[in-house]
Amino acid sequence: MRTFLSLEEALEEMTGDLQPLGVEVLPLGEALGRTLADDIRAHGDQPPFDRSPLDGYALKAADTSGASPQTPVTLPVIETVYAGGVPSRALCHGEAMRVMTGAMLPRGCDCVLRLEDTDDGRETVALYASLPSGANVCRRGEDYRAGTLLLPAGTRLDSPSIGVLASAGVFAVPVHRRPSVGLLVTGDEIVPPDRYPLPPGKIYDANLSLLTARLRELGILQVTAARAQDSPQAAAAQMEELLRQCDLLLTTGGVSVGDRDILHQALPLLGAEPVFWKVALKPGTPVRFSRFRGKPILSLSGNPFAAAATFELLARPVLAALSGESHFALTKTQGRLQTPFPKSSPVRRFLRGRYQQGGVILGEQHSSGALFSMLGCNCLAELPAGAPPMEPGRSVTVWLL
Ligand SMILES: Nc1nc2c(c(=O)[nH]1)N[C@H]1C(S)=C(S)[C@@H](COP(=O)(O)OP(=O)(O)OC[C@H]3O[C@@H](n4cnc5c(N)ncnc54)[C@H](O)[C@@H]3O)O[C@H]1N2
Ligand code: MOO
Repeated sequence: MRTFLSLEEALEEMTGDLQPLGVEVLPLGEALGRTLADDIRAHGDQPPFDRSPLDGYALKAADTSGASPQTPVTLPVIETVYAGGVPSRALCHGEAMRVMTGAMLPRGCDCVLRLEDTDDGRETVALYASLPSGANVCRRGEDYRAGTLLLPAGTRLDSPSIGVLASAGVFAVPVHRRPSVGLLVTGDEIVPPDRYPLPPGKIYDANLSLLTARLRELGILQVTAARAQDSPQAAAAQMEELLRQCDLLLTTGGVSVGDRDILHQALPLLGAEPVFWKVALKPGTPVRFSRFRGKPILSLSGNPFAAAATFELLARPVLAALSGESHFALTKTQGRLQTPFPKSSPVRRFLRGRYQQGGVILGEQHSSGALFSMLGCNCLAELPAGAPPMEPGRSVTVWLL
């Protein structure tokens, strides 16, 4: 098994030969946030017919010539067309058709006079204004034409995209499949947050809730989570069960060098293929990676901040590779520290921080077991291996969460 890989080597090992899970067709109502696997073109024109943008009268512009409040033009009204209705015939010279907003316009009309500029008559109508040809007509296809590329493959569907697709009568879309994730948090010391009082020696399990929530936040909704005691046999059985239904298995805890660091026994019991153990980064150094029948198993350190940080750095690229959706991987930028970091960094280090307007304010506590100071953080600030203590003003690589 390889050990002490760089982050980049670890990513290559994990994702190098990972195939995307493919495509599924989802009803539009379930597709928010998902990524289109194909171009979507309009089947028809939008709007599908010339329509009125106003409540008023469909007319021929020539018939309105000279109309004003002082010199109204009076025309016979041949019918009223409501939104959803169809005019019974074309409009002829010297005629008016009463139309409501959204109604189909009759052939032969080339303008619509708003109701307020008329006497709103039903048999005949007095027009108080004249209009040029084309005034107040909403043309068929003026939003988009049949064949228009509405959304290219690779688009993440937000609410306007969902609206545009619905407007085009698209009710199901091909999207990249998202991996389902199994999560096993391990440790004899952890108890669920609803256990009261907290027994001596125990702590509340933060990892299950944190990672499940983070996956949901990223749009991974199929998450099955469980807790395991420090028994290699029990953990192996639980992993096997989770692997039946997931595409990626995450575990936390039990990967260091202690007597009860049981993943080192549980993974061989499961029959998982060992790939690497330990990545040259802090926090979360003892992370371990295995495969079971081709499925990735990423075993993160139990320390909550280490689990959270290595989830971002290592699990997200795996999610990107499995889904074929690049947004799962983190984006990087440069930022200037606004607060100091008083220690030197023998290994490449990732610090929690808040990035805004080019500056990074580091969290107040950096221990990998401390979670509270992660509140409000939106990035990991990277210090390279061998970095001295950092003064404010130093430029660092920032991984945006
Ligand atoms: N002799 C050595 N000891 C340790 C080393 C080492 O190199 N030599 N590495 C340290 C580092 S670095 C880390 S990181 C941890 C990793 O330990 P494990 O991944 O085996 O995790 P655990 O021992 O199970 O837990 C570590 C810590 O986190 C707490 N924890 C675990 N699970 C949860 C949870 N779900 N919610 C909240 N807190 C959790 C656990 O109680 C421990 O305090 O090893 C060091 N040791
Ligand atoms: O690698 Mo550990 O998370 O630093 O304590």
